[in-house]
Amino acid sequence: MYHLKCIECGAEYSKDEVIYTCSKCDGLLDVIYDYSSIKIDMEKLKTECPSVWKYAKLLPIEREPVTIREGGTPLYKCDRLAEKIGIKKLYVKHEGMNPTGSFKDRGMTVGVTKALELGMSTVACASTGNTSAALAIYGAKAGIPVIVLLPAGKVALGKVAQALMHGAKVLSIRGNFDDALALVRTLCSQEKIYLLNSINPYRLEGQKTIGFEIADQLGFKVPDRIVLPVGNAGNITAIWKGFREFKKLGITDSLPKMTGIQAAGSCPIVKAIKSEAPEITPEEKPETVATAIRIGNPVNAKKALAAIRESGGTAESVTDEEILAAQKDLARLEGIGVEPASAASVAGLKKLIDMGVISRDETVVCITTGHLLKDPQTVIDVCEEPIVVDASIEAIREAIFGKMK
Ligand SMILES: Cc1ncc(COP(=O)(O)O)c(C=O)c1O
Ligand SMILES: N[C@@H](CCOP(=O)(O)O)C(=O)O
Repeated sequence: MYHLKCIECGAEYSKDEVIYTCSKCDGLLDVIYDYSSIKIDMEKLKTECPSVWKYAKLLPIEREPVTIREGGTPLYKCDRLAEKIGIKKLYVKHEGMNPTGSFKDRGMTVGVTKALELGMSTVACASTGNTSAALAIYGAKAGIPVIVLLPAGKVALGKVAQALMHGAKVLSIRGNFDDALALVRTLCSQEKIYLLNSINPYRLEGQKTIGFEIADQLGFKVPDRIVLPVGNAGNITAIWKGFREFKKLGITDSLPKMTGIQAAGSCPIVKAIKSEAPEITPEEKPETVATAIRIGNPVNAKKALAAIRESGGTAESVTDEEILAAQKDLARLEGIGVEPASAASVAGLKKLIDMGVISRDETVVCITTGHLLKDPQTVIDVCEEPIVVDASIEAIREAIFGKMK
């Protein structure tokens, strides 16, 4: 059994209500379970392959899920990258290997299933791209209409292509992501349309399975630290909840330090952590090459600040140059192709090690949130152009080995 609870005033709501924030104080909501009634079969847990629905007992769903087999993403041990960064044990959890190419699938399999369970027949979101791609695809699978609001000109090509091909109604807003989110929240409050941004606590329940899976893949051991990119700040709070739930149930016995990385041009959470402010100050004009995290007013900021502080973690910003360098390192040292936002995690880890904030002895898991092919234009912009040659062996040899004397 479970219900919703406001993180600010503690007001409680039934699981059958369509509600996103507290109707008394507008605080964020959490899904609260009766943990004493949840019985986990450890033998089964140890033998079944990881996937979102492997952890169904800890998910707020009672019907058949809308699923295209999300989760079960690889956790790579990255020795070459670790050596370059100067850390002993580094893993990368590559969420770009989900069916639509980002971690959002974990949230959407639960969120879209919840929409059906609540009798909602249209779904919507604002998006910097990945949320819209995932919603379009899970909406298509469920057979319900999808509406997505995107910041015009600031969404990577692959993500727009996914939303269009899978049949969403795509609206390009003359404004940024924060404007689009405010608008879609109004729309969903006025119409019978289910909102599936991360302000929806049920969507975050799906994303907490990243935490479950990391522990699972490490033999139910918890790493010292999780480093991940932060935009709207849902994922860091969801993963923290996952780790806390496994500990509460006695499946694991420790917790990781949650470490959030933002782009320097878009980093309200980093500023709040560094200045020890109780709340963020929203940024009016966020800007970064990592369009997925070009967000100035993260809706989950309160939960994210709590996750970072409670876990003893930290937050750091990285420049676009550092992000693009880390993207190349992941690609060329480890064969892991990620979009720019994802590489922020590795760029941030490197910076925090160089600063002496993270010890070289820690076991760290960096989360790479989206696949390289989501944003092909940035790749084309930063890589060497293909060499055009005549269709002759001489021209090919010359291009490879240089001019023969
Ligand atoms: C690829 C990618 N990485 C990171 C993020 C940040 O995640 P969150 O908004 O949950 O902080 C997003 C979306 O926001 C994303 O699409
Ligand atoms: N990067 C996100 C931004 C929206 O975040 P959400 O978690 O609230 O949906 C995206 O892909 O749109």
